[in-house]
Amino acid sequence: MEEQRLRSSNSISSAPPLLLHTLKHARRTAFNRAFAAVYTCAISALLYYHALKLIHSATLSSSFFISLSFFLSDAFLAFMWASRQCFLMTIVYREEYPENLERVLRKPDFPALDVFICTADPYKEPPMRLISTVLAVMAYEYPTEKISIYVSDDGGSQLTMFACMEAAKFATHWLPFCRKKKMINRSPEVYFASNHSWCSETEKIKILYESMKARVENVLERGKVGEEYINEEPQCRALSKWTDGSFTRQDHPPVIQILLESSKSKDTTGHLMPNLIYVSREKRRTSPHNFKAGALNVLLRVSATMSNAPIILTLDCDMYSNDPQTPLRALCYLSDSEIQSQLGYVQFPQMFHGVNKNDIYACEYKRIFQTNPLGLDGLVGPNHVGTGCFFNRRAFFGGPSATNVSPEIPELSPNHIVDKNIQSQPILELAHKVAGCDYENKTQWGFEMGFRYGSLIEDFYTGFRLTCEGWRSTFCNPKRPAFLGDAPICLIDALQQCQRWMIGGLQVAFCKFRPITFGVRSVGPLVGLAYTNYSFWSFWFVPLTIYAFLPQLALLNGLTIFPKVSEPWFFLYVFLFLGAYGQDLFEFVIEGGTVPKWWNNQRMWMIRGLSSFMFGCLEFFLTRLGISTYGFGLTSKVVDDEQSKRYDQGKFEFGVSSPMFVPLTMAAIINLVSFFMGLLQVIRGSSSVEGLFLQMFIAGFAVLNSLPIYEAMVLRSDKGRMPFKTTMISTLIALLLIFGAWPYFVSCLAISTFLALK
Ligand SMILES: O=c1ccn([C@@H]2O[C@H](COP(=O)(O)OP(=O)(O)O[C@H]3O[C@H](CO)[C@@H](O)[C@H](O)[C@H]3O)[C@@H](O)[C@H]2O)c(=O)[nH]1
Ligand SMILES: [Mn+2]
Repeated sequence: MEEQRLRSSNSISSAPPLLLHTLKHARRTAFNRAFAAVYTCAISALLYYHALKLIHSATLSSSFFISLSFFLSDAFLAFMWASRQCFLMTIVYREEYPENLERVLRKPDFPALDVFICTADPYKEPPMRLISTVLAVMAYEYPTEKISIYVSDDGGSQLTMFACMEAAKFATHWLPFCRKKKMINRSPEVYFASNHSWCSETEKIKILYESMKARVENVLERGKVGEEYINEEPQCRALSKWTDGSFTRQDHPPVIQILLESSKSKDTTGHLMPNLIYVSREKRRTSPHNFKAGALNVLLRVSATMSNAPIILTLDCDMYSNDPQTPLRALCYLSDSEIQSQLGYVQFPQMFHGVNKNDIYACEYKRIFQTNPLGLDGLVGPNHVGTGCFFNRRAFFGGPSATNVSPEIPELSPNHIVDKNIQSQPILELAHKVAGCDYENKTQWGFEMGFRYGSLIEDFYTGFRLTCEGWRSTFCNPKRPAFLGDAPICLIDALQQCQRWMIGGLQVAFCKFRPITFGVRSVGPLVGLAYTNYSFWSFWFVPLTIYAFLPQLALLNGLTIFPKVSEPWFFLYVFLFLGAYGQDLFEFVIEGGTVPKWWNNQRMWMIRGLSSFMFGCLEFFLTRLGISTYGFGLTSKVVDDEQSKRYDQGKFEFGVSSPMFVPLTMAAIINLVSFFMGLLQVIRGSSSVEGLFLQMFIAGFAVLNSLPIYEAMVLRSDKGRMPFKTTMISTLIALLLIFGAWPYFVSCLAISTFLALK
């Protein structure tokens, strides 16, 4: 089954053909396919069972509505299960051999590399984190003068620019230090926090680092750059663009500042440095800015005028490089002449540091970032995840075949060769022009060119469109994570991030290029359905809500709705449950997950179902009706000490009162009550275990999953406990539901939805 790819050498003709990368199919492929066939039969049987039930309850009674609800839920679950199989049919593992690279491509022939780093708010995304990311990339083991780093500051903040200036100065010491020590941790923040070797030189660098940190943090605290920190003329001129009053975050001219120039700037040992350019695009309240996709398109254009490197690495400000050899790994694919012409991007998995032992909020999203891409890689390549991705610049200008989309001016074309100095007047003028907020009007940017607009998950949508155009991608998943970023450490942040993704997914699901029709037509059913699966995620809220409330309310009313233990259909339910959960656990653990992490993962799926998925759907449809609008709520990367202590102990962080917590608290209460009432009925003998078993099992399972919620409601007194208000509201609505006061329930729901949206 092993397929190996040889690279034809084009630079050293006498050298033997050398291996740059290999590909191996997963051994469990046959098993996965066989299991899928068996499970499909079981699902068909279940749908048949539902159909029978529906036919038998011919009257429009409550049992008809209950049967219909389960039929619809299970049909949707079946669709999601089936489309998920697209990720499991063709799992492949790749390996690359960067040590062979230089034997087939001489160092001077390495392509230039443009790195895009996005940040948007110095108070939610600490500038020290940003510059650590910047410095780690500057210190890549790659010809330094070929690297250009563009920092996009959507916060338009002089604090961020100041931090970048400090980073430029510190880099003159940091880069030679990294080279000399050959260390692997090149983010100074991480390096100094880890156990590093001690010597007088390290000591000196550490002092420099600490004093830079003190200056940056002081400026941040004061909210402006004090006079005492500006001692050079260029700095003064650059910072003077922030004129009092007229320069605000949402309203300001473009600011482009060259902080280091690779042809001139030298480090303390006389080596050339990379280009470092600060870019804050023009913002006007009247022009839409398209969030991160808009920022990246500005960087695509600004970089085209200055360096126009054929390869682009995109990073979020918190995603620091954890391995200086990463670009070489990406080059193993991007310089392979056999696949090069079609290769749109090389995606690295998104991974995180500081996630607690059992990842209580399942923020690693192991399936999205680590396992599913392995399956897509065996088809056309992984989806794009926004960060840690090396792009072929040409991919942003139409498909890989000859029919390229050309930008409106030739200077932006990927074939354009920059022949002027980046500090020269014409280049700077053009760069400012293409960073203007009205520049994109009447152009193809965001539609046929660059990062695509129209979804809050611009990464997913852009990757999807590129794939449909014919671009292929590869998944590069080295043992040592290439990039590590911050994951949210409090529940509300995790849920809000997920809600944004859900809205983004629906925007893709219902756009002109929807995966289920356009995708299936362009790249075939497997890939089309895989993307559909992602874009439909939020609809999971329907079956999850039904299973969280209906069997329990039925139980409270003494109704039996599932097959009895003695009926053969009962075993179908058992098989379906154990099969789905078993397969899920197996896939999770075989890719390096642990059982407690998996447990938390399935718990968070239910929690998100009743919060992020539900509210995401609601917001999406309300916006469609013109009642609400979306924003890109940034995920905070700042941590409060107490919060982080609780997080490390594995305690759920509620703390703030939010409507998102209401449905899940209600579910926790109702499941608990119904489980005990069921137990009581059985003990009293008024109902048999036989009939209620499945309902009690579901309630019991939900109770087990809700333990942290009960704890947060009644046992805890710290700041992360469930707010009293949320507990009260949830209990009230739960009681209304339990006592069957439907009209009150509906009106309460309407009122709380209204309040939630205000
Ligand atoms: O108007 C904006 C909003 C965000 N960002 C940047 O976008 C990045 C991602 O924002 P974050 O708050 O960290 O969102 P996450 O949900 O953690 O990000 C994931 O989801 C995003 C799509 O929603 C992708 O863009 C990211 O790459 C992916 O890591 C950050 O660097 C921001 O600075 C901007 O540049 N401009
Ligand atoms: Mn992030």
